[in-house]
Amino acid sequence: MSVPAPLADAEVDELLEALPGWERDGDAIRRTYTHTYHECLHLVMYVGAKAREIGHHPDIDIRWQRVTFSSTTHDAGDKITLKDFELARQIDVIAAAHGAKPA
Ligand SMILES: C[C@H](O)[C@H](O)[C@H]1CNC2=NC(N)=NC(=O)C2=N1
Repeated sequence: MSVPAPLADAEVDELLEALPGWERDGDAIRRTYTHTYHECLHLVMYVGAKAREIGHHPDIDIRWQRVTFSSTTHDAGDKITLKDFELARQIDVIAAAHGAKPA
């Protein structure tokens, strides 16, 4: 499996423009959703299945009625790559399908 190159800051900024709700957090991108606690757990399960499918896994912070997904590419030295944006887009699709709202 090829590892994409780390993105330049300007590239990250440009890609984030096209991904409302996601923000840069150091060498990761992250987004927080809100839903009932139970539905957040469902969302985590579906995102986990997608992560396994695409071979790219987010860090997940689960709290009452809030879940935060963040992604960096470990294979690229914990830098932001196109794989993180691919995962972010997939998370947005899953979150929308499950009625999760932007926090
Ligand atoms: C072999 C396996 O697919 C790789 O180690 C994947 C697993 N999931 C991953 N997830 C993330 N976030 N970064 C990676 O570099 C990564 N590598």
